[in-house]
Amino acid sequence: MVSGIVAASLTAIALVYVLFRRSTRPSLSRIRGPKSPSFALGNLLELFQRPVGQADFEWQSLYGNIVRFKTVFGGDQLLVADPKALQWIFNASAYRYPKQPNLRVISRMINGRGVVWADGDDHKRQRKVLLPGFGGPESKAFLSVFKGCAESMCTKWAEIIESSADQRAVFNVTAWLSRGTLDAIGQAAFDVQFGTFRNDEHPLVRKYANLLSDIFGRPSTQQIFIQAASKYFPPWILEWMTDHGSNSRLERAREVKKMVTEVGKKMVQERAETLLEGKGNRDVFSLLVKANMDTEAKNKLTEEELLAQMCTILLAGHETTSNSLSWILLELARHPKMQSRLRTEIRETEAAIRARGDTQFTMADFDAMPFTSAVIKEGLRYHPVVPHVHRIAGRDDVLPLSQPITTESGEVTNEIFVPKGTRIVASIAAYNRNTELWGDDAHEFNPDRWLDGVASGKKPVSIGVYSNLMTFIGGVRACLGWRFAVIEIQAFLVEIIGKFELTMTDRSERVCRAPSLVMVPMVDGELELGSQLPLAVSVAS
Ligand code: HEM
Repeated sequence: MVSGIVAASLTAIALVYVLFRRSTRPSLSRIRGPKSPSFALGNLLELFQRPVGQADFEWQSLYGNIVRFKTVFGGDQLLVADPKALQWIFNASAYRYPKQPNLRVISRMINGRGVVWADGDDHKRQRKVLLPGFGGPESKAFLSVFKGCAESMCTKWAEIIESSADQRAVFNVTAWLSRGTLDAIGQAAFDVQFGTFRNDEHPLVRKYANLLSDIFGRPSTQQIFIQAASKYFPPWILEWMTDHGSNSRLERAREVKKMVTEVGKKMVQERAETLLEGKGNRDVFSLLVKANMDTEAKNKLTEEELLAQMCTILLAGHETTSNSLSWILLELARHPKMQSRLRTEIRETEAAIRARGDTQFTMADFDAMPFTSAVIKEGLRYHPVVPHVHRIAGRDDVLPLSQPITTESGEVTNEIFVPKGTRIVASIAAYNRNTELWGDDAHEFNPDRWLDGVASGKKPVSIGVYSNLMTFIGGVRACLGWRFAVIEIQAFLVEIIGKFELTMTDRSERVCRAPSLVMVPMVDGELELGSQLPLAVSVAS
């Protein structure tokens, strides 16, 4: 009873404080946005419980590329999809828009204090040691590894199809790709065989199955509220809660991190010994350990940081790629003519490779496959698996806009004032569908826009490391593995479409874009089963 009264009084004091601070600071109230259905939750359920991107697209069409929406207790937040504003936040301002402290706690929970968690100088130091492993030549060198992993997966598919009565099988493509890309990241990043498609699979493979859906899938109203309200707590309390709290999601996250850390400790030791013997592999982790040994003492990564990079690369490097591939394959199953056009290009290239006496694709072959490249770009534009990136204004600032917005008072403006502490959701989903950048049909899947359409032209504002998309963002925190991901997607796509025909099933007709840290496919009516993409697969003629 007494503790109840104390808790209620503290909550009341906190609320009064929040409302007082809000009334005495400059606000975002001139910016237009949706009405809030609830004081406690604002518009958060629209944004985080509906299929990914739906709220973003609706708001974008009603209010433009800068939208004010409500978060917990009537607070304001900004959804930003304007090219110049995004360029300002990610490219021009460097670390002046840091990550939100309460969300960094989640990053620490899954990956530890690695590069995704770090900010400012600490981030600069960590990223510098990681960079040598992710350059262009380093990523290209992994092509044969990716090809090998794709072949192993396709061999299994062929065996299953061959033994089925009607020479056709329905695969949960996402689950297969998740295993295939885990195999790929194991070999390319750590020189480890996870044995995913053999009988001796590494225990980590089972631990990773459905990991993101288990931890982040189908967020409940309570979870969305707690996550947003956690901004009122100091990070050390949140860290304590994620370290000691007992619920199945936290326990699952801790269990995987513990296992990866144990495997990683052994690996760091082995790599250091190999390097001291003057030998060394070319996998990302060996390059990282080497770069760290060569770095001056004050900038070296600690063992904890090295292990955190391992967790980061394992998770960031396989679920993002496997889900991006899943969405591309879904679109190809939805568009059979595009699928056969892609197959024709693959087969023609294979014939040219055979004619010159080779057996394997090279990077030059991929570069000479325009439709394949257009399909990948369109897939990454249409379905960016990281649909939102969260930041906070580190100081009072003015955001420049490339597309003017109309304020509540009817004024048209090319810039907006953003008070220090404003929380920002950069909507990659909405930027990638901006009709002024990608054409009036931006909400359709159309690879041709990259060949002769609007997307192939130069954009007025240059952002994003890849084809002016925001899928991998840009600037000081751009995705480190983007080249790695694109080459891996190419290798798997060419192998799969060259060999198999993918068609829709009743269940894949019900696939929706579900939030699960990254955007995963789930079947409407079967959400409790986690990420699924059930496509019918047969050997292509
Ligand atoms: C299609 C696949 C991928 C997509 C869409 C993607 C997207 C992203 C995005 C949007 C960020 C920025 C997140 C933020 O700052 O809040 C990011 C960061 C990062 N990504 Fe990727 N990623 C992909 C694949 C990969 C791969 C394959 C790797 C590693 C092998 C990787 C490693 C990283 C790392 C280490 C960071 C942190 C960079 C930093 O903070 O400096 N990613 N990625």
